[in-house]
Amino acid sequence: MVSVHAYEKSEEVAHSVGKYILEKQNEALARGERFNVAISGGSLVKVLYKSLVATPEIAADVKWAHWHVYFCDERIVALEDEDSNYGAFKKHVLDPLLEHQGALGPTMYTINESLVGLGENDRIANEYETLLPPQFDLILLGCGPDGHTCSLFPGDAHRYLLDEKDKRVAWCHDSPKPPSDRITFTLPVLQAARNLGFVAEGASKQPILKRIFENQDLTLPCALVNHLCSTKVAWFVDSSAVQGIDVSTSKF
Ligand SMILES: O=C(O)[C@H](O)[C@@H](O)[C@H](O)[C@H](O)COP(=O)(O)O
Repeated sequence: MVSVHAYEKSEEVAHSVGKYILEKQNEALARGERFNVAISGGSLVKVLYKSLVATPEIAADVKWAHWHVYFCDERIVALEDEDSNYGAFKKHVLDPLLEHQGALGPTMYTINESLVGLGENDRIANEYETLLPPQFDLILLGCGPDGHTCSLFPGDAHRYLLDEKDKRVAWCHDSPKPPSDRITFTLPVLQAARNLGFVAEGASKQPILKRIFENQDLTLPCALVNHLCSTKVAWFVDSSAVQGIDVSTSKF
């Protein structure tokens, strides 16, 4: 069964996500030296700042030096471009971390920037795939208003991404959410992960969460992840995102 954690306020969501990440970090470090974690772009990076950097009792227990951080999806742009997911994570988490705590940062895995703009998008995806560990300890996901997660979009035009069974990282072209060229984890990577955490906040997410949780519309990538990964999946939401929705998850 998928678990859903709903809170009144955004601060409570961030706090709960932070505790969840620490739990998965500690489980991973009890098994070995590394915490292999993958993150998404969008609003998630600000939640990560709030929980992992700006909340002292959580920040104190983050063992950054053991973190190996990958991107569930990345826009094919230069790393300093404002659309880069790495760039957003650097701005919102890595830079403040260094500035405020002087902490030793995580090991970061970025796309090969030297290939950007050269028409080598498949190669960027293939090279990124070679960096991935066999299994992630935790993958942190967002949920788009159309039900996409990572850069796995619903609809026939992007079916090739959901159908991908061999490649672990694929080139997403003609993304409905700009910029148009991206790389994305495919479903086999999500299915192999030990834990998957979704974060979705705000009233704008309510209509899609209704389709995901009440209609279990499996044409939506987020619903498909619930269906395929079930007990490994936890959702962190605020009350406006799930207003009027039955989030009982026994069906997943
Ligand atoms: O790089 C991206 O575009 C993301 O990884 C994408 O999958 C994101 O997580 C969702 O679009 C939700 O984004 P918001 O949380 O900003 O709505």
